[in-house]
Amino acid sequence: MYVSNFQELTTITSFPKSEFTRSTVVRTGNYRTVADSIRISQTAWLYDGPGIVEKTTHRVGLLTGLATKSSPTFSNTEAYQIVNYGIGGMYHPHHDAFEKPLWGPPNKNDPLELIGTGDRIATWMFYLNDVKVGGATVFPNINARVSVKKGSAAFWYNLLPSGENDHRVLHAGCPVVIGSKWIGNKWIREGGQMLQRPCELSP
Ligand SMILES: O=C(O)CCC(=O)C(=O)O
Ligand SMILES: [Fe+2]
Repeated sequence: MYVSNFQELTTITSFPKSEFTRSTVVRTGNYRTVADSIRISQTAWLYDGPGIVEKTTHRVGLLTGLATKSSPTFSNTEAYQIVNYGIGGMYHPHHDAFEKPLWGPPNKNDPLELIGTGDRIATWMFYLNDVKVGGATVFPNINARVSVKKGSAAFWYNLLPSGENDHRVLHAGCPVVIGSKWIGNKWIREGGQMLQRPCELSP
């Protein structure tokens, strides 16, 4: 799904520089997050709170039909991950889902706080600015490409209805050639979607 005219969050490219740190990736196996040359960018987190951010998340819920509400004890989505790529910044082909079973044994030290919230069932990705050259998002397994356009968004499911990883949505952020690129990722978790998108035995 491609959505345009979604300007609300585009103002947040003025986020304080001090909040950004080098982006990390999640290591399958121990689920620790580490810096890696497959992802060159800076990251900051924007938490849902009253006002524009919460309204935007509500709208994401209306458009996707998925539960996006957060409460102090349970969250259907992660905070917005604001990502900034400079020239040459990119993200190699990867999956957003962790491939971690939803109903695994409890682990209070789980660094990804997956217990109760599940895997990343879907990705909502805002394009917060225009990039002069480069920076498209590509899906090599399905020959799809989404070009960057300020105020637009891309949405896709990472998991099949069975809960398994959907390998069709392998994707990458192409290198920025001229300019810089700002995106806002909203990862929607699997746990609260049992009525919105019930799981099925077959994919
Ligand atoms: O920058 C992009 O176009 C893709 C970003 C992405 O896939 C991610 O942050 O997980
Ligand atoms: Fe991704």
